[in-house]
Amino acid sequence: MGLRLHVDGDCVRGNVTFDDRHEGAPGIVHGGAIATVLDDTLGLLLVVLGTPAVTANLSVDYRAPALLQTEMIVERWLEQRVDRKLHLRADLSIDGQPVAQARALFLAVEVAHFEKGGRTLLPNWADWGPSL
Ligand SMILES: CCCCCCCC(=O)SCCNC(=O)CCNC(=O)[C@H](O)C(C)(C)COP(=O)(O)OP(=O)(O)OC[C@H]1O[C@@H](n2cnc3c(N)ncnc32)[C@H](O)[C@@H]1OP(=O)(O)O
Repeated sequence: MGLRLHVDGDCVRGNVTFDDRHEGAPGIVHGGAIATVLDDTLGLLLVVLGTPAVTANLSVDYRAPALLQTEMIVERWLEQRVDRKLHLRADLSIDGQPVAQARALFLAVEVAHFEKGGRTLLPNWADWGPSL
């Protein structure tokens, strides 16, 4: 999807331009593709936070048609953390106008959670930030 991200303090920002592969309604990005970008890129925020976690719940408000071939800005940040529960936000906008806004509940997990699929998480994860 050509998603490019950078860390800005404790916020993660980036841009994405969807193309014809992501079309849902004619000329408009499929809502599932938008949810995928919002959910998946929250993963980078977890790296910034130094907390391995997974999505337990994701809620997306679609505020305006997301047009194909149009650069969009993605921003995401931690709203609140209560023990294992991380309440995250991710917004997608065009020229400052909201296109989609996601609220997500991530639950912090042990690194072993990711080994169930037979693959390892990022190398030296434990050195990246505070543990659970
Ligand atoms: C580091 C890189 C990560 C990149 C991640 C990218 C994003 C992803 O796509 S992750 C993949 C999609 N998500 C998953 O595969 C998760 C699948 N689900 C699970 O593994 C488990 O259900 C998991 C880990 C989320 C929770 O299980 P578990 O650790 O047993 O927690 P559990 O005891 O059920 O619940 C703990 C608390 O969270 C709450 N909770 C759990 N699920 C939910 C939910 N869906 N909505 C609201 N609250 C919930 C519980 O009510 C409980 O609250 P309280 O402590 O107040 O009673």
